[in-house]
Amino acid sequence: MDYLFDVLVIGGGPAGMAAATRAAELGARTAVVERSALGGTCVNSGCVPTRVLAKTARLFREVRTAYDYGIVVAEPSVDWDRTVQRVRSTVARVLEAKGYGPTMERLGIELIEGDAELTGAHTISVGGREVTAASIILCIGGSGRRLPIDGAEHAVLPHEVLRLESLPGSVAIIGGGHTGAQLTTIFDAMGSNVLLLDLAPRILMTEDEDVAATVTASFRGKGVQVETGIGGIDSIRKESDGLTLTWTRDGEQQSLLVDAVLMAAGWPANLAGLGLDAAGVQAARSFIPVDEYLRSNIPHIFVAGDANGSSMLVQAAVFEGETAAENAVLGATRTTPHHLLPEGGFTDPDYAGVGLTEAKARERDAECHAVTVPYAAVERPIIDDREQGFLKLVVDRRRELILGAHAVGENAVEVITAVASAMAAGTDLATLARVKFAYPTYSAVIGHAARSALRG
Ligand SMILES: Cc1cc2nc3c(=O)[nH]c(=O)nc-3n(C[C@H](O)[C@H](O)[C@H](O)COP(=O)(O)OP(=O)(O)OC[C@H]3O[C@@H](n4cnc5c(N)ncnc54)[C@H](O)[C@@H]3O)c2cc1C
Ligand SMILES: NC(=O)c1ccc[n+]([C@@H]2O[C@H](COP(=O)([O-])OP(=O)(O)OC[C@H]3O[C@@H](n4cnc5c(N)ncnc54)[C@H](O)[C@@H]3O)[C@@H](O)[C@H]2O)c1
Repeated sequence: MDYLFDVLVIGGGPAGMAAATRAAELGARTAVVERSALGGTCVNSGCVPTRVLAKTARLFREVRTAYDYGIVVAEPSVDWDRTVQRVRSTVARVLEAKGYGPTMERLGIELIEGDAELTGAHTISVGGREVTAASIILCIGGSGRRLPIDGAEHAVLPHEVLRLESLPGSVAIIGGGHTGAQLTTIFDAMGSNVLLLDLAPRILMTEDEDVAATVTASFRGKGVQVETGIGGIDSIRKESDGLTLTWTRDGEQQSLLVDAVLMAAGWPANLAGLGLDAAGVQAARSFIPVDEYLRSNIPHIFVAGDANGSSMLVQAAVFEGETAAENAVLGATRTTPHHLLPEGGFTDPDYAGVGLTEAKARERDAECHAVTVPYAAVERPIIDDREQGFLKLVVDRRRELILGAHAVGENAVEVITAVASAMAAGTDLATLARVKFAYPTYSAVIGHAARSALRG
């Protein structure tokens, strides 16, 4: 059959734009369908806005401590409209720097604006138009989950934070994953009273336990009420002066009146109205399973990025998008394993990790080693008054291989990305211990940790 396109990408976020670019570079006639804005969640409502708000939180902290350095400033307060304006202008600058328009023009990628619905295994309908393609790559991303509770409609989802009319004096955040933890720092720093609730026994369940414990202790030290291991969220009731949130803890109901409730309780794929049945694509409850070549159960329909549920990070989405495009155009032979995927969050303090956590490494071999170097033992954090935190290196029993690295503290994400580079290059522990780190830097903690792990 003669298809209109060789590759049709649904969704113009990080996965979709990477997929379309790679497919077109390989000579495929390529189109991207996007119903909202190119850049997807990441640029428009996720990573970029959150990172700008994290910087806002950081500035608050810096201004509050300015007098320690002899700088006299007034007590800071928030002009929320201006904060929102700043986020929006930064998003616009990032989009410009990404240059999607010129790239698409150069590579001849067609942009189809609208909501795509699969109407067959090779066909979609968008804005009344029928479009056919030999291969389809679903890069549809996900959205914040609204819990099925009474009054859930009163809660604000992560992508709606900028729609708040003013900074809430008090806020309850449901879910202490990456999103909830970052929102906690943002609102706490700007002066809101924050209650953070999670069903799980601790926040940041995917992070190393010591890292999560340090972030939790820091939150509590700032006055955030952190409640983990709760029984469930029961309801949200609108009052004349706010919202009453009710939850269960140890079998007893508790409630609190707050100005806003933020729900960061999961990120299911955007499956509603996608027409998966018409194409014969099988989905799990909140994502579309794929094989190692990123194929759904229909071999010419690939799924990349958040929607396949494997790793909801931009750095994964981009590699998956490119791999799916290569498999679609050249034949399904390429895989993109994620065992070396650095990730982290911009809380106060920041946290990050790569590779196996200490607990996971010990499950595989109880004789592996973990060394922890406190930031307080390194000059740069002392100079910057940022001694809180540590780097933990997890190495094999022979002290040769680096199995994982986990950090909490200033610049943790950059520190861990540096360790990830060493791991990706296959650097052994002895070589890492001999690397010369510039002085005075945060990454110098890597050298300390490597030498310490080598000594045992
Ligand atoms: C608050 C927040 C902060 C985050 N911070 C980070 C971070 O710091 N670092 C990090 O690595 N990750 C972060 N993430 C995760 C990151 O945003 C995602 O992993 C990433 O955006 C996934 O890319 P994607 O292309 O799979 O999906 P998305 O970016 O969600 O893009 C999907 C696109 O598909 C479009 N679409 C969906 N269905 C259809 C349809 N039927 N027809 C047409 N178009 C459709 C959508 O409009 C959207 O533009 C954050 C997420 C959130 C919510
Ligand atoms: N900095 C980053 O890299 C970053 C930032 C934000 C999001 N993300 C990605 O986006 C995805 C979504 O993140 P997220 O934090 O929104 O979701 P998540 O699924 O990672 O975390 C949701 C949290 O909500 C809790 N939860 C679920 N139901 C609950 C309930 N009924 N009551 C109380 N707590 C409940 C869960 O136990 C969990 O801790 C993640 O996979 C993450 O990788 C990454």
